[in-house]
Amino acid sequence: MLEARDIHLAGRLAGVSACIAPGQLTAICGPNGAGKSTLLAALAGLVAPQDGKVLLHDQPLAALPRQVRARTLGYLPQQASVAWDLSVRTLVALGRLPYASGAAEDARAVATALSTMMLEELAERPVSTLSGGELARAHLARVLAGEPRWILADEPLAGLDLAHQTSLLAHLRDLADGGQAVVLVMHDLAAAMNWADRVIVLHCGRVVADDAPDVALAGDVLAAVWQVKAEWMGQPGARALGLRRQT
Ligand SMILES: Nc1ncnc2c1ncn2[C@@H]1O[C@H](COP(=O)(O)OP(=O)(O)OP(=O)(O)O)[C@@H](O)[C@H]1O
Repeated sequence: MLEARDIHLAGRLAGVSACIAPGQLTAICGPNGAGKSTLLAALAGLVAPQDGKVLLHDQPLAALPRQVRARTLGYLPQQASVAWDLSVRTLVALGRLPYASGAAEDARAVATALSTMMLEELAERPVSTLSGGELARAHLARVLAGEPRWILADEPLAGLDLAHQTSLLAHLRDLADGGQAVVLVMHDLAAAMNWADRVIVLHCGRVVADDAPDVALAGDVLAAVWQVKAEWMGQPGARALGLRRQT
């Protein structure tokens, strides 16, 4: 279990507790500035709370050796950047840095990640020549190449077209079904409703809902948190959000 226990960070998180379980796809949703990215970074051990704890299997995350943490937790930041004009393959191979598993094993993991993100044809291209969505897929492939047990991704769907969004969600869903933990910060509430096992809703640095998607994203929560009048339409697994015009 990966757990945030009553974590505080001035102006960002005001006593947030959340348990992330393996074998689940967890969505973190909320309006702009609600604290989603801060919570995700804290769960990845990259932001230290001023108060409270982040625990992995009941051990403080901060006490884990960096290399073990890097192998265990795969983190995709909201605005990933690349300092050098690497090829896509080299960028993805950076995901293998925490390992010393040998060239063949690294090459296999990189090839799998490139294939999963449908990047094989772009593998030798410099990243400076990629479109925004292609670059987003390359960054995610870097995380997947590390084969982390816990995947923490901040808005991985941003910039992806519908086909790539759907195939990425299906892949992450498969990883969760296979026992990995997948945590996604998402603004697309319909995607969260249709793909997540569980949704944590943050508002003003607090958890206001933490439940199955149809409960956590019920109409009254949407009204209270997002200030929208909306209702869910369609069948489970294919829900769409109908927004009513505000008058
Ligand atoms: N490094 C920082 N120092 C101080 N305040 C910060 C810092 N980063 C974020 N904040 C503030 O903390 C609050 C939460 O930010 P955070 O990025 O976690 O929100 P978010 O829910 O991910 O938002 P968005 O949907 O816009 O990406 C915001 O008010 C933001 O301005």
